[in-house]
Amino acid sequence: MISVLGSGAFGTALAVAFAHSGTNVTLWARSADAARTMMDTRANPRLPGVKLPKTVSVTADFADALTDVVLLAVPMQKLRGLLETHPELTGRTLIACCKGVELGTQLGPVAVIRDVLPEATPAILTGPSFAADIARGLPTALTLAVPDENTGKSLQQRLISPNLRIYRTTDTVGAELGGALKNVIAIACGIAIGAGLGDSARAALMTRGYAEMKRMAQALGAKPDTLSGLSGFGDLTLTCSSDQSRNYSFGLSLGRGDAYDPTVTVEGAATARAALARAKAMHVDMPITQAVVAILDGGLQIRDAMEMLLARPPKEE
Ligand SMILES: NC(=O)C1=CN([C@@H]2O[C@H](COP(=O)(O)OP(=O)(O)OC[C@H]3O[C@@H](n4cnc5c(N)ncnc54)[C@H](O)[C@@H]3O)[C@@H](O)[C@H]2O)C=CC1
Ligand SMILES: O=C(CO)COP(=O)(O)O
Repeated sequence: MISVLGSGAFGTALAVAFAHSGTNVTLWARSADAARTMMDTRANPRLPGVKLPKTVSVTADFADALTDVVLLAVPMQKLRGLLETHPELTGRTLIACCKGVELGTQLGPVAVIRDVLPEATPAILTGPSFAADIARGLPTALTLAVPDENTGKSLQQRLISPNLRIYRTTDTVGAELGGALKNVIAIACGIAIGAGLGDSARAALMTRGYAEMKRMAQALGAKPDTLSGLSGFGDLTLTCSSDQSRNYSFGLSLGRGDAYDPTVTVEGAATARAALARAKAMHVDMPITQAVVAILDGGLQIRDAMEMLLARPPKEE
């Protein structure tokens, strides 16, 4: 039995994948109406065409939803609030499924769990995976980062399912930074394509974006190999090149000068600001993240941002 808190696209997709491997799943929705509708229709409008297996039970009753292993599938900026309002989560294994850096504290999801519930066992599940792909049973590989190796091994066994291959690491810092920072670079790539700057510009942004992701991760003590794995390079590749990505699509709209639905979860916008604040405090150079923040804040035009990046002093790669 596994609990998933947050019945959005990703939480529901994970619930479906675990259920298909024979696990009973309780999916918690914060709205009683949403839980009832999902139970009645066996569907979630965020995942069109996906049927909930019988072994997924949706509830808005928090106490009913809890098991020893709990996946947290809410947006990054909502994670702390969820943990603070539910102290009964303490003592359990809490696996963050969100990708981002918290505004205000500049902490990633594992650090936020430690901060609010120090008695819990924190972990993070991250990597290249669109909810729609997971829910349809398409092959996907993820990284599970757990500080204690033996706990990681047993969780890995528990979560692995036929189409969901799960790799393991103890480097939670690298895993959470890879997943968080790639969204910022995906916004930059979307902006470049939307503004008509071309595929070569996108390749340059992905590569130099990857360099700044690694710089930041290293400064925070991550293992360089983690960033070259699924949570960093893998997810960067997926998110910067697919219209399925909300971060990339948000960037596309910015680049084209179109409006974007503000209710859609776009983790990279807040994360760009939080990561830049942390980078400045640590004297880490993150020019692409800086340009994204300046564009989001309205202080920089897109062409000027590209010119600014191109006019940086020549350096060794
Ligand atoms: N959708 C995707 O393909 C993937 C999403 N993720 C990550 O999963 C996280 C969640 O994203 P999605 O499920 O896609 O977003 P979503 O927008 O589809 O769903 C978010 C869910 O969180 C719930 N929620 C919001 N605030 C809450 C609160 N205070 N307490 C409880 N529940 C709350 C909402 O009601 C909604 O059900 C994000 O960090 C995202 O980066 C990771 C991999 C893939
Ligand atoms: O994290 C994701 C894919 O790995 C989902 O990306 P978006 O949040 O940009 O849709």
